[in-house]
Amino acid sequence: MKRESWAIDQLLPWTQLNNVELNGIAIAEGVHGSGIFATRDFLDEEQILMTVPQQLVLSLENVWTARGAILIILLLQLTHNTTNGTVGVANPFCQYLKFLPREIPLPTFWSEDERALLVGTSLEAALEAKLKTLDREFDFLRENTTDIEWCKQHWWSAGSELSIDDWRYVDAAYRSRALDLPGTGHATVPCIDMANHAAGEETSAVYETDSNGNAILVLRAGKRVKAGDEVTITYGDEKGACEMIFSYGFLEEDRALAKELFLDLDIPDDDPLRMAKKAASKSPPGFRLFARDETVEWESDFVWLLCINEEDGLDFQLRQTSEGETQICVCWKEREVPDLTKFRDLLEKDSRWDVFRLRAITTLQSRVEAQLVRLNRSDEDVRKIQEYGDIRADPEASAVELRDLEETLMLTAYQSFEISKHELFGSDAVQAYLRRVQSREADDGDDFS
Ligand SMILES: C[S@@+](CC[C@H](N)C(=O)[O-])C[C@H]1O[C@@H](n2cnc3c(N)ncnc32)[C@H](O)[C@@H]1O
Repeated sequence: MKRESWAIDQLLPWTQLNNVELNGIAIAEGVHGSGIFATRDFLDEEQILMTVPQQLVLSLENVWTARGAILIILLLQLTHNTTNGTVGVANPFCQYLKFLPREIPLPTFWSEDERALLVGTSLEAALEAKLKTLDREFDFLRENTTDIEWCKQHWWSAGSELSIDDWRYVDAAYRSRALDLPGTGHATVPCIDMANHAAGEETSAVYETDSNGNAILVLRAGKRVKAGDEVTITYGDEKGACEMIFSYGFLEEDRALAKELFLDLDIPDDDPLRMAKKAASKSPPGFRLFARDETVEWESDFVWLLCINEEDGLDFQLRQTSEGETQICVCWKEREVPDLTKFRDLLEKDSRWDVFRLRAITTLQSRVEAQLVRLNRSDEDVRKIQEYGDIRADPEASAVELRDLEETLMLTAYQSFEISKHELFGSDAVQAYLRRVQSREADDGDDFS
Protein backbone atom coordinates (compact mmCIF):
# COMPACT_ATOMS: atom_id res chain seq x y z
CA MET A 1 0.00 0.00 0.00
CA LYS A 2 1.38 3.43 -0.88
CA ARG A 3 1.27 5.49 2.31
CA GLU A 4 1.04 9.25 2.16
CA SER A 5 3.30 11.21 4.53
CA TRP A 6 2.95 14.74 5.86
CA ALA A 7 5.80 16.80 7.34
CA ILE A 8 5.61 17.05 11.12
CA ASP A 9 5.37 20.86 11.02
CA GLN A 10 1.89 20.39 9.48
CA LEU A 11 0.73 18.73 12.71
CA LEU A 12 -0.10 22.02 14.48
CA PRO A 13 -3.22 22.77 12.36
CA TRP A 14 -4.34 19.16 12.95
CA THR A 15 -4.03 19.59 16.73
CA GLN A 16 -6.04 22.84 16.54
CA LEU A 17 -8.74 21.27 14.40
CA ASN A 18 -9.06 18.35 16.80
CA ASN A 19 -8.92 20.28 20.07
CA VAL A 20 -5.59 18.91 21.24
CA GLU A 21 -4.25 21.54 23.65
CA LEU A 22 -0.50 22.22 23.65
CA ASN A 23 0.71 24.36 26.56
CA GLY A 24 4.23 25.67 26.06
CA ILE A 25 5.32 22.77 23.85
CA ALA A 26 5.65 22.01 20.14
CA ILE A 27 5.94 18.78 18.18
CA ALA A 28 8.88 18.98 15.81
CA GLU A 29 11.70 17.05 14.16
CA GLY A 30 14.54 16.02 16.52
CA VAL A 31 17.40 13.53 16.64
CA HIS A 32 15.09 10.52 17.23
CA GLY A 33 12.56 11.39 14.52
CA SER A 34 9.69 13.55 15.72
CA GLY A 35 9.64 14.59 19.35
CA ILE A 36 8.07 17.02 21.81
CA PHE A 37 9.97 20.20 22.72
CA ALA A 38 9.39 22.96 25.26
CA THR A 39 8.77 26.40 23.78
CA ARG A 40 9.17 28.18 27.11
CA ASP A 41 10.89 27.57 30.44
CA PHE A 42 9.10 25.48 33.07
CA LEU A 43 10.36 25.85 36.63
CA ASP A 44 9.20 23.21 39.10
CA GLU A 45 5.56 23.36 38.02
CA GLU A 46 3.47 20.23 37.65
CA GLN A 47 2.07 21.84 34.53
CA ILE A 48 -0.24 20.03 32.09
CA LEU A 49 1.71 20.15 28.84
CA MET A 50 -0.84 18.51 26.59
CA THR A 51 -4.48 17.43 26.69
CA VAL A 52 -5.81 14.98 24.10
CA PRO A 53 -9.63 14.73 24.02
CA GLN A 54 -11.03 11.39 25.12
CA GLN A 55 -12.60 10.58 21.73
CA LEU A 56 -9.14 10.66 20.14
CA VAL A 57 -7.74 8.05 22.51
CA LEU A 58 -7.73 4.74 20.67
CA SER A 59 -8.04 2.43 23.66
CA LEU A 60 -9.52 -0.97 24.42
CA GLU A 61 -12.36 0.85 26.14
CA ASN A 62 -13.07 2.91 23.04
CA VAL A 63 -12.77 0.11 20.49
CA TRP A 64 -14.05 -2.64 22.82
CA THR A 65 -11.69 -5.35 21.69
CA ALA A 66 -8.02 -6.26 21.76
CA ARG A 67 -4.88 -5.50 19.73
CA GLY A 68 -6.30 -7.09 16.56
CA ALA A 69 -9.14 -4.56 16.48
CA ILE A 70 -6.78 -1.61 16.86
CA LEU A 71 -4.60 -2.96 14.03
CA ILE A 72 -7.64 -3.40 11.78
CA ILE A 73 -8.77 0.15 12.57
CA LEU A 74 -5.30 1.48 11.72
CA LEU A 75 -5.33 -0.52 8.48
CA LEU A 76 -8.78 0.82 7.57
CA GLN A 77 -7.61 4.35 8.16
CA LEU A 78 -4.56 3.81 5.97
CA THR A 79 -6.87 2.32 3.31
CA HIS A 80 -9.13 5.38 3.59
CA ASN A 81 -6.08 7.54 2.83
CA THR A 82 -4.83 5.47 -0.10
CA THR A 83 -8.25 5.20 -1.77
CA ASN A 84 -8.86 8.96 -1.68
CA GLY A 85 -11.57 8.48 0.88
CA THR A 86 -13.53 5.83 -1.07
CA VAL A 87 -13.29 3.34 1.80
CA GLY A 88 -14.45 4.18 5.32
CA VAL A 89 -15.30 7.48 6.86
CA ALA A 90 -12.85 10.35 7.25
CA ASN A 91 -11.82 10.86 10.86
CA PRO A 92 -8.97 12.67 12.62
CA PHE A 93 -6.96 9.46 12.86
CA CYS A 94 -6.78 9.05 9.07
CA GLN A 95 -4.96 12.36 8.82
CA TYR A 96 -2.89 11.77 11.92
CA LEU A 97 -1.43 8.56 10.46
CA LYS A 98 0.27 10.69 7.81
CA PHE A 99 2.48 12.18 10.53
CA LEU A 100 3.86 8.80 11.58
CA PRO A 101 7.33 7.85 10.35
CA ARG A 102 7.34 6.17 6.92
CA GLU A 103 9.61 3.50 8.34
CA ILE A 104 9.42 2.09 11.84
CA PRO A 105 12.80 0.62 12.86
CA LEU A 106 11.48 -2.47 14.65
CA PRO A 107 13.21 -5.85 14.08
CA THR A 108 10.15 -7.15 12.18
CA PHE A 109 11.57 -4.97 9.37
CA TRP A 110 15.18 -6.15 9.70
CA SER A 111 16.79 -7.93 6.74
CA GLU A 112 17.78 -11.60 6.90
CA ASP A 113 21.43 -10.63 7.53
CA GLU A 114 20.41 -8.25 10.31
CA ARG A 115 18.28 -10.95 11.94
CA ALA A 116 21.21 -13.38 11.75
CA LEU A 117 23.11 -11.01 14.09
CA LEU A 118 20.62 -12.03 16.79
CA VAL A 119 21.48 -15.75 16.85
CA GLY A 120 21.95 -16.81 20.49
CA THR A 121 20.15 -13.79 21.94
CA SER A 122 16.67 -14.07 23.43
CA LEU A 123 15.42 -11.78 20.67
CA GLU A 124 16.13 -14.48 18.06
CA ALA A 125 13.27 -16.75 19.20
CA ALA A 126 10.95 -13.85 20.09
CA LEU A 127 11.36 -12.32 16.64
CA GLU A 128 10.94 -15.62 14.84
CA ALA A 129 7.70 -16.28 16.73
CA LYS A 130 6.46 -12.73 16.06
CA LEU A 131 7.12 -12.99 12.31
CA LYS A 132 5.26 -16.31 12.17
CA THR A 133 2.32 -14.82 14.07
CA LEU A 134 2.19 -11.82 11.74
CA ASP A 135 2.21 -14.14 8.69
CA ARG A 136 -0.59 -16.21 10.20
CA GLU A 137 -2.65 -13.14 11.05
CA PHE A 138 -2.17 -11.72 7.56
CA ASP A 139 -3.30 -15.02 5.96
CA PHE A 140 -6.30 -15.04 8.28
CA LEU A 141 -7.15 -11.46 7.27
CA ARG A 142 -6.94 -12.41 3.60
CA GLU A 143 -9.00 -15.59 3.96
CA ASN A 144 -11.73 -13.77 5.85
CA THR A 145 -11.99 -10.64 3.74
CA THR A 146 -11.49 -11.77 0.12
CA ASP A 147 -15.25 -12.19 -0.32
CA ILE A 148 -16.02 -8.67 0.92
CA GLU A 149 -16.39 -6.52 -2.17
CA TRP A 150 -14.42 -3.43 -1.10
CA CYS A 151 -11.64 -5.55 0.46
CA LYS A 152 -11.36 -7.58 -2.74
CA GLN A 153 -11.11 -4.38 -4.75
CA HIS A 154 -8.74 -2.39 -2.53
CA TRP A 155 -6.71 -5.06 -0.75
CA TRP A 156 -6.58 -8.29 -2.74
CA SER A 157 -7.14 -7.84 -6.45
CA ALA A 158 -4.22 -7.70 -8.87
CA GLY A 159 -2.64 -4.28 -8.72
CA SER A 160 -4.08 -3.44 -5.31
CA GLU A 161 -1.32 -3.35 -2.86
CA LEU A 162 -2.03 -4.70 0.60
CA SER A 163 1.04 -6.72 1.58
CA ILE A 164 2.52 -8.39 4.64
CA ASP A 165 4.63 -5.22 5.08
CA ASP A 166 1.44 -3.18 5.60
CA TRP A 167 0.36 -5.58 8.33
CA ARG A 168 3.84 -5.42 9.86
CA TYR A 169 3.64 -1.63 9.67
CA VAL A 170 0.39 -1.33 11.65
CA ASP A 171 1.70 -3.87 14.16
CA ALA A 172 4.95 -1.93 14.57
CA ALA A 173 3.10 1.40 14.81
CA TYR A 174 0.87 -0.02 17.53
CA ARG A 175 3.68 -1.74 19.44
CA SER A 176 6.07 1.21 19.45
CA ARG A 177 3.40 3.85 20.18
CA ALA A 178 0.87 2.21 22.51
CA LEU A 179 0.89 3.41 26.11
CA ASP A 180 -0.43 1.88 29.28
CA LEU A 181 -2.44 4.96 30.14
CA PRO A 182 -3.29 5.01 33.86
CA GLY A 183 -7.06 5.06 34.24
CA THR A 184 -7.64 3.94 30.62
CA GLY A 185 -5.42 0.91 29.84
CA HIS A 186 -3.52 0.11 26.64
CA ALA A 187 -4.13 2.93 24.22
CA THR A 188 -2.75 4.80 21.25
CA VAL A 189 -2.90 8.52 21.94
CA PRO A 190 -2.13 10.85 19.04
CA CYS A 191 0.42 13.59 19.82
CA ILE A 192 1.40 12.10 23.20
CA ASP A 193 2.81 9.23 21.11
CA MET A 194 5.29 11.74 19.66
CA ALA A 195 7.15 11.75 23.01
CA ASN A 196 10.56 10.07 22.87
CA HIS A 197 12.04 7.98 25.67
CA ALA A 198 14.52 8.97 28.37
CA ALA A 199 15.04 6.88 31.50
CA GLY A 200 15.55 7.69 35.20
CA GLU A 201 16.10 11.32 36.14
CA GLU A 202 16.09 12.28 32.45
CA THR A 203 12.35 11.58 32.12
CA SER A 204 10.64 14.95 32.17
CA ALA A 205 6.95 14.14 31.79
CA VAL A 206 4.31 11.52 32.63
CA TYR A 207 0.99 10.70 30.98
CA GLU A 208 -2.34 10.02 32.62
CA THR A 209 -6.10 10.33 32.27
CA ASP A 210 -7.86 13.43 33.64
CA SER A 211 -11.24 13.40 35.39
CA ASN A 212 -13.00 13.87 31.99
CA GLY A 213 -11.31 10.85 30.40
CA ASN A 214 -8.92 13.00 28.32
CA ALA A 215 -5.32 11.87 28.00
CA ILE A 216 -2.88 14.40 29.44
CA LEU A 217 0.87 14.87 29.40
CA VAL A 218 2.11 16.42 32.64
CA LEU A 219 5.50 17.76 33.66
CA ARG A 220 7.06 15.54 36.37
CA ALA A 221 7.03 16.97 39.86
CA GLY A 222 10.17 19.00 40.53
CA LYS A 223 11.31 18.95 36.87
CA ARG A 224 12.73 22.03 35.25
CA VAL A 225 12.56 22.24 31.47
CA LYS A 226 14.02 25.10 29.46
CA ALA A 227 12.68 26.42 26.18
CA GLY A 228 14.10 24.21 23.43
CA ASP A 229 14.59 21.17 25.71
CA GLU A 230 13.01 17.93 24.61
CA VAL A 231 10.06 16.73 26.72
CA THR A 232 10.47 13.01 27.28
CA ILE A 233 8.55 10.15 28.87
CA THR A 234 9.80 6.71 29.93
CA TYR A 235 8.83 3.63 27.92
CA GLY A 236 9.58 1.59 31.08
CA ASP A 237 12.86 1.92 32.99
CA GLU A 238 12.63 -1.71 34.06
CA LYS A 239 12.32 -3.11 30.53
CA GLY A 240 14.98 -5.54 29.36
CA ALA A 241 17.30 -4.84 26.42
CA CYS A 242 15.52 -7.49 24.33
CA GLU A 243 12.12 -5.91 24.90
CA MET A 244 13.40 -2.40 24.14
CA ILE A 245 14.68 -3.51 20.72
CA PHE A 246 11.64 -5.71 20.09
CA SER A 247 9.05 -3.04 20.90
CA TYR A 248 10.85 0.24 20.14
CA GLY A 249 13.80 -0.65 17.89
CA PHE A 250 16.57 0.95 19.95
CA LEU A 251 18.70 0.66 23.10
CA GLU A 252 19.46 3.63 25.32
CA GLU A 253 23.03 4.93 24.83
CA ASP A 254 23.93 4.58 28.51
CA ARG A 255 22.41 1.13 29.08
CA ALA A 256 24.80 -1.06 31.08
CA LEU A 257 22.59 -4.12 31.73
CA ALA A 258 20.34 -6.47 29.78
CA LYS A 259 18.17 -6.28 32.95
CA GLU A 260 16.12 -9.34 32.00
CA LEU A 261 15.63 -12.01 29.37
CA PHE A 262 13.27 -14.90 28.69
CA LEU A 263 14.43 -18.37 27.59
CA ASP A 264 12.11 -21.14 26.47
CA LEU A 265 12.04 -24.64 27.95
CA ASP A 266 10.81 -27.81 26.36
CA ILE A 267 9.48 -30.95 28.01
CA PRO A 268 11.72 -33.90 26.98
CA ASP A 269 10.25 -36.34 24.45
CA ASP A 270 10.79 -39.25 26.84
CA ASP A 271 8.68 -37.70 29.63
CA PRO A 272 5.59 -39.99 29.78
CA LEU A 273 3.49 -37.03 31.01
CA ARG A 274 4.71 -34.70 28.22
CA MET A 275 1.37 -34.33 26.40
CA ALA A 276 -0.60 -33.88 29.63
CA LYS A 277 1.89 -31.32 30.96
CA LYS A 278 1.73 -29.37 27.70
CA ALA A 279 -2.05 -29.44 27.66
CA ALA A 280 -2.37 -28.40 31.30
CA SER A 281 0.21 -25.62 31.37
CA LYS A 282 -1.15 -22.12 30.98
CA SER A 283 2.04 -20.21 31.72
CA PRO A 284 4.69 -19.32 29.11
CA PRO A 285 6.89 -22.39 28.54
CA GLY A 286 10.13 -20.95 29.81
CA PHE A 287 11.70 -18.77 32.47
CA ARG A 288 12.68 -15.17 33.04
CA LEU A 289 16.13 -14.22 34.29
CA PHE A 290 16.39 -10.79 35.84
CA ALA A 291 19.14 -8.73 37.44
CA ARG A 292 18.66 -7.81 41.08
CA ASP A 293 21.41 -5.90 42.89
CA GLU A 294 24.66 -7.68 41.97
CA THR A 295 23.08 -11.03 41.21
CA VAL A 296 20.58 -12.63 38.82
CA GLU A 297 17.30 -14.18 39.89
CA TRP A 298 14.76 -16.25 37.99
CA GLU A 299 11.04 -16.73 37.76
CA SER A 300 9.01 -19.53 36.18
CA ASP A 301 5.78 -21.40 36.88
CA PHE A 302 6.44 -23.77 33.99
CA VAL A 303 9.70 -25.24 35.31
CA TRP A 304 7.89 -26.96 38.24
CA LEU A 305 5.63 -28.84 35.89
CA LEU A 306 8.67 -29.73 33.81
CA CYS A 307 10.73 -31.29 36.60
CA ILE A 308 8.06 -32.98 38.77
CA ASN A 309 6.93 -36.46 37.81
CA GLU A 310 4.41 -39.18 38.49
CA GLU A 311 6.59 -40.89 41.15
CA ASP A 312 6.78 -37.56 43.03
CA GLY A 313 2.98 -37.37 43.29
CA LEU A 314 1.99 -35.56 40.07
CA ASP A 315 -1.06 -36.77 38.21
CA PHE A 316 -3.55 -35.53 35.62
CA GLN A 317 -7.30 -36.09 35.37
CA LEU A 318 -9.87 -35.31 32.73
CA ARG A 319 -12.97 -33.39 33.82
CA GLN A 320 -16.17 -32.48 32.05
CA THR A 321 -17.08 -28.78 32.33
CA SER A 322 -20.72 -27.66 32.69
CA GLU A 323 -20.53 -26.62 28.99
CA GLY A 324 -19.70 -30.22 28.09
CA GLU A 325 -16.04 -29.54 27.30
CA THR A 326 -13.26 -31.82 28.47
CA GLN A 327 -10.69 -30.15 30.67
CA ILE A 328 -7.38 -31.44 31.96
CA CYS A 329 -6.68 -30.94 35.69
CA VAL A 330 -3.37 -31.16 37.50
CA CYS A 331 -3.36 -33.17 40.74
CA TRP A 332 -0.65 -33.11 43.39
CA LYS A 333 -0.76 -36.02 45.83
CA GLU A 334 -4.31 -36.83 44.70
CA ARG A 335 -5.64 -33.30 45.27
CA GLU A 336 -6.50 -30.99 42.42
CA VAL A 337 -4.26 -27.93 41.90
CA PRO A 338 -6.84 -25.34 40.81
CA ASP A 339 -4.26 -22.64 40.11
CA LEU A 340 -0.94 -23.75 38.60
CA THR A 341 0.70 -20.46 39.59
CA LYS A 342 0.40 -21.74 43.19
CA PHE A 343 1.95 -25.14 42.43
CA ARG A 344 5.33 -23.94 43.70
CA ASP A 345 3.79 -23.06 47.08
CA LEU A 346 2.52 -26.63 47.43
CA LEU A 347 5.91 -28.07 46.51
CA GLU A 348 7.60 -25.77 49.00
CA LYS A 349 5.66 -27.49 51.81
CA ASP A 350 6.94 -30.93 50.77
CA SER A 351 9.84 -32.56 52.65
CA ARG A 352 11.58 -33.03 49.26
CA TRP A 353 11.44 -29.29 48.42
CA ASP A 354 15.25 -29.04 48.19
CA VAL A 355 15.27 -31.97 45.75
CA PHE A 356 12.68 -30.26 43.54
CA ARG A 357 14.60 -27.00 43.72
CA LEU A 358 17.82 -28.74 42.75
CA ARG A 359 16.12 -30.31 39.74
CA ALA A 360 14.69 -26.95 38.67
CA ILE A 361 18.01 -25.16 39.04
CA THR A 362 19.88 -27.89 37.15
CA THR A 363 17.33 -27.64 34.32
CA LEU A 364 17.64 -23.86 34.15
CA GLN A 365 21.42 -23.94 34.34
CA SER A 366 21.75 -26.36 31.44
CA ARG A 367 19.31 -24.27 29.37
CA VAL A 368 21.42 -21.16 30.07
CA GLU A 369 24.55 -23.10 29.15
CA ALA A 370 23.01 -24.22 25.83
CA GLN A 371 22.07 -20.62 25.06
CA LEU A 372 25.59 -19.39 25.86
CA VAL A 373 27.03 -22.06 23.56
CA ARG A 374 24.67 -20.97 20.77
CA LEU A 375 25.63 -17.34 21.32
CA ASN A 376 29.37 -17.99 21.37
CA ARG A 377 29.28 -20.37 18.39
CA SER A 378 27.58 -17.70 16.29
CA ASP A 379 30.24 -15.06 17.05
CA GLU A 380 32.29 -15.99 13.99
CA ASP A 381 29.26 -15.80 11.66
CA VAL A 382 28.34 -12.45 13.19
CA ARG A 383 31.82 -11.11 12.43
CA LYS A 384 31.47 -12.26 8.80
CA ILE A 385 28.06 -10.62 8.47
CA GLN A 386 29.49 -7.41 9.93
CA GLU A 387 32.21 -7.51 7.30
CA TYR A 388 30.30 -8.67 4.21
CA GLY A 389 26.58 -8.62 5.05
CA ASP A 390 23.80 -6.35 3.92
CA ILE A 391 23.22 -4.57 7.24
CA ARG A 392 22.41 -1.07 8.49
CA ALA A 393 24.32 0.67 11.27
CA ASP A 394 21.46 0.91 13.80
CA PRO A 395 20.36 -2.74 13.76
CA GLU A 396 24.02 -3.77 13.86
CA ALA A 397 24.77 -1.60 16.89
CA SER A 398 21.64 -2.80 18.73
CA ALA A 399 22.26 -6.48 17.97
CA VAL A 400 25.96 -6.37 18.93
CA GLU A 401 25.17 -4.63 22.20
CA LEU A 402 22.34 -7.04 22.97
CA ARG A 403 24.72 -10.00 22.47
CA ASP A 404 27.13 -8.47 24.93
CA LEU A 405 24.58 -7.54 27.59
CA GLU A 406 22.75 -10.87 27.46
CA GLU A 407 26.01 -12.83 27.61
CA THR A 408 26.92 -11.01 30.83
CA LEU A 409 23.49 -11.65 32.34
CA MET A 410 23.61 -15.35 31.42
CA LEU A 411 27.16 -15.82 32.75
CA THR A 412 26.12 -14.26 36.07
CA ALA A 413 23.03 -16.49 36.15
CA TYR A 414 25.15 -19.56 35.41
CA GLN A 415 27.44 -18.74 38.33
CA SER A 416 24.59 -18.11 40.72
CA PHE A 417 22.94 -21.44 39.71
CA GLU A 418 26.27 -23.11 40.46
CA ILE A 419 26.36 -21.62 43.97
CA SER A 420 22.73 -22.65 44.65
CA LYS A 421 23.47 -26.19 43.42
CA HIS A 422 26.40 -26.54 45.83
CA GLU A 423 24.25 -25.33 48.71
CA LEU A 424 21.43 -27.70 47.81
CA PHE A 425 23.75 -30.69 47.49
CA GLY A 426 24.58 -30.20 51.16
CA SER A 427 20.95 -30.37 52.27
CA ASP A 428 19.69 -33.42 54.23
CA ALA A 429 16.75 -33.92 51.89
CA VAL A 430 19.00 -34.05 48.82
CA GLN A 431 21.50 -36.39 50.49
CA ALA A 432 18.72 -38.76 51.60
CA TYR A 433 17.25 -38.69 48.09
CA LEU A 434 20.64 -39.45 46.50
CA ARG A 435 21.16 -42.39 48.86
CA ARG A 436 17.73 -43.77 47.89
CA VAL A 437 18.49 -43.39 44.18
CA GLN A 438 21.87 -45.09 44.58
CA SER A 439 20.46 -48.06 46.44
CA ARG A 440 17.63 -48.38 43.86
CA GLU A 441 20.24 -48.36 41.07
CA ALA A 442 22.24 -51.00 42.91
CA ASP A 443 19.06 -53.16 43.21
CA ASP A 444 18.35 -52.66 39.49
CA GLY A 445 21.93 -53.69 38.81
CA ASP A 446 21.34 -56.90 40.83
CA ASP A 447 18.21 -57.60 38.78
CA PHE A 448 20.18 -57.38 35.56
CA SER A 449 22.97 -59.56 36.78
C1 LIG B 1 6.36 6.64 20.48
S1 LIG B 1 7.41 6.90 19.12
C2 LIG B 1 8.08 8.50 19.45
C3 LIG B 1 7.95 9.44 18.26
C4 LIG B 1 8.84 9.11 17.10
N1 LIG B 1 10.19 9.66 17.32
C5 LIG B 1 8.28 9.63 15.78
O1 LIG B 1 9.07 10.12 14.95
O2 LIG B 1 7.10 9.48 15.53
C6 LIG B 1 8.67 5.75 19.53
C7 LIG B 1 9.82 5.65 18.54
O3 LIG B 1 10.67 6.82 18.64
C8 LIG B 1 12.05 6.46 18.56
N2 LIG B 1 12.69 6.79 19.85
C9 LIG B 1 12.08 7.21 20.98
N3 LIG B 1 12.96 7.47 21.97
C10 LIG B 1 14.18 7.19 21.46
C11 LIG B 1 15.51 7.21 22.01
N4 LIG B 1 15.75 7.61 23.24
N5 LIG B 1 16.53 6.82 21.21
C12 LIG B 1 16.30 6.42 19.94
N6 LIG B 1 15.07 6.37 19.36
C13 LIG B 1 14.02 6.74 20.11
C14 LIG B 1 12.08 4.96 18.28
O4 LIG B 1 12.11 4.77 16.90
C15 LIG B 1 10.73 4.48 18.83
O5 LIG B 1 10.26 3.31 18.23
